Amino acid sequence: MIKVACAIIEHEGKVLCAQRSSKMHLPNKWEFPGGKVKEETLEECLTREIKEELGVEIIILEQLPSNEHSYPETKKIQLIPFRCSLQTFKIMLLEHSQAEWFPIEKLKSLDWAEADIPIVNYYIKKYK
Ligand SMILES: Nc1nc2c([nH]c(=O)n2[C@@H]2O[C@H](COP(=O)(O)OP(=O)(O)OP(=O)(O)O)[C@@H](O)[C@H]2O)c(=O)[nH]1
Repeated sequence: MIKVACAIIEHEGKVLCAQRSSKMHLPNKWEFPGGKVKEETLEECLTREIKEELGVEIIILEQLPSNEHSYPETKKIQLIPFRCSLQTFKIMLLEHSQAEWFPIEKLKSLDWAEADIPIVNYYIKKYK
């Protein structure tokens, strides 16, 4: 199983969501920024991926329950979310087509990658 760490980045009651580009796997789907865990801890992976994808430093606050999901034609993933805040605020779009801040009540209306749906539902229930 492939472990993927992702960041639910919060700021002033909103959450940073990122849209995958049309050239990525799961084109145009919304996700939480992050990526596959290499030879490193989950926290090291998340810090590295967020720097690579958005050019910012995060503060990791809390790990939330993970979700296992199989997409057709790829290995099963375990998506492991962390609530985070930002340490630096100059967001750059280095991989995604867009990144936007959404209030929690708007999260449900986005077209999420399938593996994210239980995580989004858990987050809304717990933090709205
Ligand atoms: N980062 C991230 N990946 C997700 C989420 N939901 C989800 O299904 N995924 C999937 O998890 C995998 C993460 O791989 P990635 O492509 O973002 O990470 P990476 O940069 O390490 O991979 P690469 O080097 O193979 O391109 C992808 O298959 C992606 O579609 C999510 O919320 N965040």
